[in-house]
Amino acid sequence: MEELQNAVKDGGLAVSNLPEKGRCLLTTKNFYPGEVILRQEPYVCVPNNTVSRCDGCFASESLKKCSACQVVWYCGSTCQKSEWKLHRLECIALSRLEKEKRKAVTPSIRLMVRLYLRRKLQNEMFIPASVTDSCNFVEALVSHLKDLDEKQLVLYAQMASLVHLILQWPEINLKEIAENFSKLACNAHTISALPNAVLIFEGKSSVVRAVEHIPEGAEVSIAYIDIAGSTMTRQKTLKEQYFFTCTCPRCIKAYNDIQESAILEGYRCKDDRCNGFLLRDSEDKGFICQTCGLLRSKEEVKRIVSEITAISDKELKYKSPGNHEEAISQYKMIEKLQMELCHPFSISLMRTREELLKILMEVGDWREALAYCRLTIPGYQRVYPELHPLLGLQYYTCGKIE
Ligand SMILES: C[S@@+](CC[C@H](N)C(=O)[O-])C[C@H]1O[C@@H](n2cnc3c(N)ncnc32)[C@H](O)[C@@H]1O
Repeated sequence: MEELQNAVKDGGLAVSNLPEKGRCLLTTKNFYPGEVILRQEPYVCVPNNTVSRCDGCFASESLKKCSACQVVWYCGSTCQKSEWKLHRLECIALSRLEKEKRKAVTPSIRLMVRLYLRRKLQNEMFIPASVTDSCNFVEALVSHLKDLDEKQLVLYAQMASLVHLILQWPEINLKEIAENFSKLACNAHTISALPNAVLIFEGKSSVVRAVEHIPEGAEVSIAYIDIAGSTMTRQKTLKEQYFFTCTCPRCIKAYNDIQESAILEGYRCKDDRCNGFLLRDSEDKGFICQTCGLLRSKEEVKRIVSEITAISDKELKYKSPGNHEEAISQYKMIEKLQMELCHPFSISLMRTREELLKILMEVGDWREALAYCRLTIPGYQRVYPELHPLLGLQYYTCGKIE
């Protein structure tokens, strides 16, 4: 704790330990919107496997596979050399695996293998360690191991066995590896945020930036999950992945959230000129518009929901080339049904339009892509704070397509 305290002191921060939350950061100076609060290089990192990427710089072009392990990609000799100290040991370990087993080496498994290898190299002084570049920080993270259900424990135990199989270190502690996987899950963040700061990634560094003025003495707070969703949805995700009940002002503002939930996750009024939100009626016949009083029957809602499910259940295979047209037409059918069913600010409708935007950009249909990008903006403006990077990114996408 003292090491951590010293590491952040000069940056205008202090570590505090609150009984109900655990460790958190307090400011000892003012921070202003956009200002960097914290910047941290990764202890270890690996690209995810949705697209092949260079292990050194995460570029996705002009890649060559490591000829020995056939798992890791590089964009050239500069990155290969910069990663060599760590990859040398990883390469030997991966090359020992049978070809079939190598396919099971997911990014999480690789990350854990690299964590142990880096710790070993630092312990043996092959690579330097410093206060902020040390495995001690990983050891201090919360793991919530005791809160995991059996299914999750079994999964982490299996993943730990694979790490053991790769490393083949007799002294390795399987329980510690499983606990590290749990740490990975409940200390991981996406680009998302509410109250006053966001965690974003700039290259390999993680950077926390202020999205509003944070006065001296305030707690720096980032959201762990995507904040587009009702309180119920957000609370459920936080409980399942991070094992706590959030008590931030937005989460405890219950009344307004009934309205907000009905807008973000509920249905639209039968009268398509009316923008009212719907609540379940007391006789359970359906949903009543809170603006004009029209009833939408349960049966009608059910019918449209099942039509949407039927289309979504047909696997949307747009990722393989040649299937784009089919995927576009399927998503358009879903969009049409969602426009009939959901409130205009519905998150599901916004997500469908994002999918369409993605595919239309892939096929280079810029005109339609722009139309869909523009349609997502009002939803983004509603769910993200004014200075949120995801809102900025969506404006940027619109501008770039234009
Ligand atoms: C990424 S860690 C945050 C750092 C952690 N507090 C520590 O001491 O290392 C996430 C965990 O912190 C705790 N936590 C974070 N924010 C909280 C909050 N607003 N209320 C209660 N617990 C919280 C939960 O146990 C959660 O799983």
